[in-house]
Amino acid sequence: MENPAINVNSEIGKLKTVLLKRPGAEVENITPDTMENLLFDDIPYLKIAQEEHDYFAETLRKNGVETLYIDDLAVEALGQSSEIRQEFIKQYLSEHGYEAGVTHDVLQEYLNSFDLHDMVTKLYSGIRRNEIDLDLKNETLHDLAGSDANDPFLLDPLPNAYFTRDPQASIGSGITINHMTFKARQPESLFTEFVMKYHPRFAGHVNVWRDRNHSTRIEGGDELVLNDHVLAIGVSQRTSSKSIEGLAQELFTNNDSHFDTVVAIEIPHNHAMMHLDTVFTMVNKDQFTVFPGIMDEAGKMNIFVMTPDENGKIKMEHHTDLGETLKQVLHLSELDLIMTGNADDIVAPREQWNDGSNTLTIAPGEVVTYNRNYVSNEMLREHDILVHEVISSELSRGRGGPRCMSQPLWREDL
Ligand SMILES: NC(=O)NCCC[C@H](N)C(=O)O
Repeated sequence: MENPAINVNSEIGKLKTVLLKRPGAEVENITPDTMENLLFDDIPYLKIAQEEHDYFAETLRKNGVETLYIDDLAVEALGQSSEIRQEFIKQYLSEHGYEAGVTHDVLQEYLNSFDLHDMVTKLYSGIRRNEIDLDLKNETLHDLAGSDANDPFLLDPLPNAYFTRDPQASIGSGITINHMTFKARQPESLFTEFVMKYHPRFAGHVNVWRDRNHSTRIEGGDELVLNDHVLAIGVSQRTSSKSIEGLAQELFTNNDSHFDTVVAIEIPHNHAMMHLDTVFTMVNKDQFTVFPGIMDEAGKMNIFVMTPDENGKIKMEHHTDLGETLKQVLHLSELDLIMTGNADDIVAPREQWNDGSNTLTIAPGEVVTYNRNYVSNEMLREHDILVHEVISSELSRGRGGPRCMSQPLWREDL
């Protein structure tokens, strides 16, 4: 690939460009009734969440990182031609079950009544049934009165969009555009697809290793680039072993890929640790944060190391010791596993719940973390990591931290 627009060959190389989404009105469209389906445990106070997010973005910019916003990129991509905008609307509506018919037409017309920026903002925030001019569209009332008539939304809000790590994942000079697990998040990666396909900065400059038209699930919080040969991918609530095998197969055979090892790490399937990066992140060449709760009492877990065999098929080895496996695949003699919350029975799960293990590494040995996880932050400092703390009361209610809120697009090679 000539002039790639993405370059991510590690978790720790100096971060140069990152993709973000500032939380918007979508967060105010969470209610107690919809919270669980929308994957939230509480309703953040939007004004403060935005202030916190701006502080996070500013912290990155002060450290030399270019911040791009997915909604801005989407506006620019859809603005390339009116056909692209119509193609997007058609696809978006069809994925919500509106293939044709009165409701489809009303929504299409409504979306086209906005300028592009407002249309994109509206799609993230969701479209309420009562925003449509019902007098004018009398027939629609009946069309909409089906089994979902009690749902206040015709198009659901996307409050998880500020976790830009998950709908896609940068790997080397390419990306996976993810088929996400839950309906609440599936539309998010359609924005990525259109940005990668039509935005002048990305179109033709990105290898798509895996697109979103797969039936098996994968999310970026599970996809870690340990170095330019080795990936770690969580087998989790959000990522299936089938997707991992499919991605490994592609990376092992595609000439533009230099990856030859995929370490699949099984983690508990629950909401507190829905992705690998909520329990395990890389902070330096030989240093990782780990939540002790992912191992059994003997410190063991299920790990499968995938490599290509002579026939281009996948060879798999079963391991149970995380530290030893990492040393082997990364060719390290020593390894420093930094335990979240100092491995304390109460502190570790409390801080993990608020993403104490979810560090965003911006250079080797330099990270951004939530200030509320002060025990884990102290541990990092004791292990000579430079820690930039960001404010976190409201953002953390969505169960994601600095790594979840950022998708690196460019890191300096090590
Ligand atoms: N990489 C991550 O762990 N992202 C956090 C996603 C949180 C969001 N509420 C979700 O459940 O998908």
